[in-house]
Amino acid sequence: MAQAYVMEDTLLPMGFLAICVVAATLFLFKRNDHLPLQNGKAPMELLYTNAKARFLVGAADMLKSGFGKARKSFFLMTDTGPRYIVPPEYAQELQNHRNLTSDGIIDERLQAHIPGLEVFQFDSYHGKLARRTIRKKLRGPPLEGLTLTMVKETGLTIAEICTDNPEWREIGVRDIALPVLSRVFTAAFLGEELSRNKDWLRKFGEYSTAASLAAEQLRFWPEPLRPLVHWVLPTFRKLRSDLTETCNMVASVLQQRKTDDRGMGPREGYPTFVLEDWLDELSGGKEFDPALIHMTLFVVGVHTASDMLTQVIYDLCDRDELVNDIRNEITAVIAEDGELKKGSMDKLKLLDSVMKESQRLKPANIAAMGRKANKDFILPDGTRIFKGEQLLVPGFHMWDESFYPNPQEFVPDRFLKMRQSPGQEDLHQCVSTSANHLGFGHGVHACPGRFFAVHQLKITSSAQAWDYVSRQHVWKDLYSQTPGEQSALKQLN
Ligand code: HEM
Repeated sequence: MAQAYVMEDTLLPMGFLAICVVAATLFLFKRNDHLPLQNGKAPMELLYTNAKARFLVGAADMLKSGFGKARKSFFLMTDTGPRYIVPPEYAQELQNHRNLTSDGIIDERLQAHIPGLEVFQFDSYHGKLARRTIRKKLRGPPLEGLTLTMVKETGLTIAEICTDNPEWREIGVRDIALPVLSRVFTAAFLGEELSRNKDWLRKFGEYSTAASLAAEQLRFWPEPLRPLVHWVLPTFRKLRSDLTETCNMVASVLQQRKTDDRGMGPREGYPTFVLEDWLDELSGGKEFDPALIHMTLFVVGVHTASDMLTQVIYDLCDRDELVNDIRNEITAVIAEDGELKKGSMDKLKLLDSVMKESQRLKPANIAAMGRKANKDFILPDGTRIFKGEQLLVPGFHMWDESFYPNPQEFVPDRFLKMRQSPGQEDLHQCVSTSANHLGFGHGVHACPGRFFAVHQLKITSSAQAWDYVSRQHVWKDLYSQTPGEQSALKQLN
């Protein structure tokens, strides 16, 4: 009898031990199946902090050299963690792959679980509602209907920033791009009351700039420490209070709007989107915080768009003839339509091509299509990707001779000409994505905000639009060196 008890007593721990051994073997087997990290820790380095920093500085070379002659996937420690780097020729096959998702990508990169960075929560109920709303509503007729609002606000903002001072002055391109887009975004969603509110613009500018920098700063801390360390970093204290303050400002406009004209449609003469109505419609009756979702859209959209606008302006600099051609294109469209309005933007085909070319040469990121496996699967080169692992596709095709002749050259009408080939009209617009142009990503998770961004950027980057309302401003001698250098727009009244 006593022996039987001993048997039972030993069976349990032994069984547990056996399970542990099997689990450990499976785990080890899984780790061993990883490709080796191409840029791991240097001798004496305990953490990956330096490897991540080295990636930030040398990403282009690491991505290029990693494929080797075999052009196979490889494994790299990026600033956001380990990623499989997949040959660009797989982009088409992976674009709608059923075992890949974008869930968790933005949240993880931008540390959305940390208080103060909730605006980056794209996987929460709020975030999914935001994604759905952008995808379904921020394109087509609602966008077209807001053209005049955006044109007016752009003109007024530029007139304000540049003033009518007749003296030559230098104005940093970014000093214009960010305020203009913040104002136009605000005007489009919340109306002039907030878009003209200097306190809002300052607070929003401070919060949105600090939020992505803070997320980047936190990524360099070891993961287990991150939920603790932010409580003692002063940046995060300010972020939390700025987010509360900006959300309160948005909420008060929404409350006022609810009392004033909710359900009555856009206000005469100065319409805005009605995001809160769209959210109501798509939320299926569940509760949500409309102010936070507005902030999410603003923070994600304004900075990406202002990067692109800055680059487009750099590319227009020193190209007087091109600026002239764009002006002529806009003048012709205004002559035809009476003003820039519904449908006018589609007719700006040279400007569309210039923007796409600018993005081709200098996209926001050197690699795109960040995806996570929701199931194990095997890449065409035989690399096994395990559930939960992430991959990236470098945008090398954008600078590849076989897809773009003279790939290093800025050819303003490159895409305009491509659109003129039979059957190609819709394939090379600035909003079209492809495996050879990853400026907005590609496939089912391509940027859903691109229709709004391109519409808005066409307005703000068009030389004529800069001049459209104020009329006194003549942009002359647009000049610049390479991005990153002290560059400026010179303005002559
Ligand atoms: C010029 C401006 C912009 C650029 C260059 C840009 C670029 C991108 C890129 C490269 C992606 C990843 C796509 C992929 O992985 O395939 C993305 C995703 C996304 N973008 Fe944009 N974007 C811009 C503007 C906007 C705006 C204005 C909004 C919102 C109003 C927005 C909302 C989003 C969202 C929600 C996603 C995640 C989509 C998903 O994972 O399903 N973007 N964007």
